[in-house]
Amino acid sequence: MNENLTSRYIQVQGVGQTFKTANGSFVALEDIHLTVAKGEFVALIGHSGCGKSTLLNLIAGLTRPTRGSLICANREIAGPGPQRAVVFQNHSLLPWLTCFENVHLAVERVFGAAETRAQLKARTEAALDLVGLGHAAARRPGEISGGMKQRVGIARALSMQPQVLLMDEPFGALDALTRARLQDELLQIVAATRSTVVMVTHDVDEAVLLADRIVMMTNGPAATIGEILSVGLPRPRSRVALAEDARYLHCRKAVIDFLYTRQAPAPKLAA
Ligand SMILES: Nc1ncnc2c1ncn2[C@@H]1O[C@H](COP(=O)(O)OP(=O)(O)OP(=O)(O)O)[C@@H](O)[C@H]1O
Repeated sequence: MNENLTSRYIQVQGVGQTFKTANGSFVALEDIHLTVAKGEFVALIGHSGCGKSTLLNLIAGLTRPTRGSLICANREIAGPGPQRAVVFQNHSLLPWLTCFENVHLAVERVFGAAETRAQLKARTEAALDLVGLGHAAARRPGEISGGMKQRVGIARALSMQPQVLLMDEPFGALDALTRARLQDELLQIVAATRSTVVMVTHDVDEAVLLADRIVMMTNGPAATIGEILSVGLPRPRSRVALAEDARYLHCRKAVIDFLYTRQAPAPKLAA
């Protein structure tokens, strides 16, 4: 792969997104420029409603920009595809299928035409093993915990062997301990698979722990990238060791300053 393709794997060039609403046009994003290298982990952070999901959906190809262009691996992003798998906050599993079947569905869609049934089964099992859920393959979503459901969602995304993993607050609905455990698992999985990841989060500690760079977005309307912080902490990262690491605390403070001083959320109106 040539140098340009590696360092400029995802390119968001002058992207804007305007929505038509009952009250007229709403400019959600304006003039977004972002380049993500292959194998890089980028976190998108910003206040609620600033446009993080809108940007992620554009990279996923689920929506098209009103202005500008998005490129992945030298090709324009013209729609969703298995190269860019998405993990949503609410896992979006099919409740009537087992964990195995939920993952297998994705595997079949991507590799079904080229591989044998045994190969598809092996891929599905490998993905569930990767997230530590081999033992729960026969259970349905209603029979497992929220953290396990989220892991099935991650297994389903990884089973497609995507070039890019797009995650929209994947741990947002989980309790703090489960969330920490899944963050640690994700660190290991990403190190093993060398995935390129773009993750939306509200959580400053999550962003600093996981990301190579933190993209901080200004408040909307017409949100844009306010600042990009290079985290620069060596990997593998351990949350326990980082808790007292001066570089970690420095990054954390930089993001908090941005969010609560320079992009302070609008004060709530009195009822
Ligand atoms: N389809 C749509 N039509 C109209 N407005 C939309 C649409 N999608 C998003 N918006 C608006 O665009 C803005 C950005 O929304 P988006 O969901 O991307 O924000 P976010 O930063 O992901 O928020 P949160 O952190 O709360 O999930 C919001 O003001 C939202 O109301």
